[in-house]
Amino acid sequence: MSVVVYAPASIGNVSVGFDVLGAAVSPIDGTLLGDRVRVAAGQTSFSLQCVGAFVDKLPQQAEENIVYRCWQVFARELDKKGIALLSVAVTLEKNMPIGSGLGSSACSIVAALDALNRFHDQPLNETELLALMGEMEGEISGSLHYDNVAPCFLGGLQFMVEELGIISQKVPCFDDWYWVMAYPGIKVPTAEARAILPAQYRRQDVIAHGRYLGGFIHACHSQQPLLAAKMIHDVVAEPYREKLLPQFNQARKYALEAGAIASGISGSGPTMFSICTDLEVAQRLAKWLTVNYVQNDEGFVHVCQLDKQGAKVTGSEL
Ligand SMILES: Nc1ncnc2c1ncn2[C@@H]1O[C@H](COP(=O)(O)OP(=O)(O)O)[C@@H](O)[C@H]1O
Ligand SMILES: N[C@@H](CCOP(=O)(O)O)C(=O)O
Repeated sequence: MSVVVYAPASIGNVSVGFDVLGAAVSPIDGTLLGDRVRVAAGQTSFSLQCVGAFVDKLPQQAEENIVYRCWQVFARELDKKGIALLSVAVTLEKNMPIGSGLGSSACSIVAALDALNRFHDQPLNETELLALMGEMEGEISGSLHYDNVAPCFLGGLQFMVEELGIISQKVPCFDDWYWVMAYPGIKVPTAEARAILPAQYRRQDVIAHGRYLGGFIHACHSQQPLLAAKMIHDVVAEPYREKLLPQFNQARKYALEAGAIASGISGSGPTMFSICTDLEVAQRLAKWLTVNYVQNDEGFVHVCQLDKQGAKVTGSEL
């Protein structure tokens, strides 16, 4: 018996909700923009094999791969419940560039923990699993934030409520939005992009942040797409991070002039997202970004839609 789980790319923050809002996305052409993890019965308690386009960018030692830590914390939780841990042979298909702003580590974490849980007949419930995913993301980035793992696992646009035993809840979004995701091919480590943020903010920024985030969530619930798009402003991270992203300002200016209704940094960058309501505009913009924002042959641009499903089983073999 074996199981393969696919976990999609995600946009941390969606500009307007630093650490509390995230969206899962998948390319409209069917490309798998996410990692896959296969868990099968093993000869030893744990073994890890890595394959995929970005396998060379992973740490050399299996013990430094976040998938190994996922197995350790999963074992810890089973031990607490008095449930036997099975021997597993794990394969990670690393399709996501690291330090890209596309939630690459979240993809590995979510696919690994979901696959381990399914292989053991789901001993952990959704909230227990999501809490572990957040713990793993916190180890990598230096502080706990769920805005990648929650949408990656649960799908759609997710808001981190973190109250009443609930970690995250889905926010209604707009089905006709195309999300143009442009990854230039350079690396921005999340931990470093967090370290440059100020420890304190001015009152006017706090007020603006409240208005934008509250306005965005209100516009989503009342289904006012243009108002929602107007609220997509980042006063918390973007002013400090844009210097890490060559050509970001110029590319965003172009995107808005070309017809995108909003644009911003995906996660901690360097990926840029742009929202379009017209597929032709999205495709034209994607072409321009491929020539003008992508910096090397590791970069790419995809026209995406919200991935409403999140993590999913794709079969038993990779
Ligand atoms: N399976 C994995 N996938 C991605 N990164 C991993 C994995 N295992 C360990 N890492 C390490 O975690 C860090 C992830 O960096 P980060 O900037 O948070 O990436 P991202 O923002 O793309 O998730 C890197 O230092 C990387 O070497
Ligand atoms: N809220 C986080 C999101 C980081 O996303 P990543 O894809 O860059 O890991 C932040 O902005 O630091």
